[in-house]
Amino acid sequence: MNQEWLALMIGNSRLHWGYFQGENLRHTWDTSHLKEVINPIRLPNDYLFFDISSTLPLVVGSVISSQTKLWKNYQKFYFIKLEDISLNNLYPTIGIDRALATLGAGERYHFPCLVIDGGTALTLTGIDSDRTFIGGAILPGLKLQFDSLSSQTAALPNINLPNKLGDRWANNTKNAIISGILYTILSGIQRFIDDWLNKYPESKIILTGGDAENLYNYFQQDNYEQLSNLIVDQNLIFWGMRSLYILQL
Ligand SMILES: Nc1ncnc2c1ncn2[C@@H]1O[C@H](COP(=O)(O)OP(=O)(O)O)[C@@H](O)[C@H]1O
Ligand SMILES: CC(C)(COP(=O)(O)O)[C@@H](O)C(=O)NCCC(=O)O
Ligand SMILES: [K+]
Repeated sequence: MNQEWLALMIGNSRLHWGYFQGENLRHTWDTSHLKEVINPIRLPNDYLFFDISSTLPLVVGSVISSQTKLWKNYQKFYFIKLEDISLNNLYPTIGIDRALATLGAGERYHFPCLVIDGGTALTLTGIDSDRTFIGGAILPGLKLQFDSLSSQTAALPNINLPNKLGDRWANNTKNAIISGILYTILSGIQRFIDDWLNKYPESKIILTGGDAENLYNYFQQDNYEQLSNLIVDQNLIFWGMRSLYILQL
């Protein structure tokens, strides 16, 4: 079956798109949030298939209801709800992005798994070998931490995420902010990972989301001893959507 379909995850910072032919994920890209959806749909980018017609099946996961509503007149619209996700014990208000990403991670890499999503918020979500949700955590994402520090203070500048982790003991403002945020996040995540691996030694740890690559690089620069257990995969949510919809479209 080579039916074409589009996957859309509506995140808090932006939209994440995946173009599938059957079960093959052919292309992924990100765009800004949309202001409106009118036919034909011209997405704010310049790929060939950005003019989409509403007969192309669109599978949507969303954590922003106002963005979901824009699609109400789209013909082949499949909205993913928590009940669709075949994981046990998810609590009713858990984000669908977290549920989909852990489903996708388990399908792809096996359960148990721990997903660390470096998005607008940084989330950790753990699932055991019986596909049962064990628990997780939510904190402000990397960009949000930098942004909030500068927006709520008079003297602290806004800083882009650096490539280099830099020195822990900084001697200027910029590097002090970088050190404070990054070393604290890294230590915190490491404690979560170590604790998880104590309970589930055979678990995979998968980093995803806009900051996944940077986080992995910081861990590497920090000589993190569990580095070989970390996987970076930007497409977890799309693997989750694929496992739900491939037989139905
Ligand atoms: N163009 C971009 N817009 C927003 N965030 C970006 C962008 N490029 C990289 N990022 C990084 O990605 C993170 C947001 O992750 P993302 O997965 O896009 O968020 P969400 O799924 O919540 O929309 C931010 O912390 C930021 O550092
Ligand atoms: C925690 C989130 C804000 C993360 O969203 P993101 O940063 O990926 O856009 C989202 O998953 C959400 O709104 N969750 C609901 C609360 C919960 O998961 O417990
Ligand atoms: K996300």
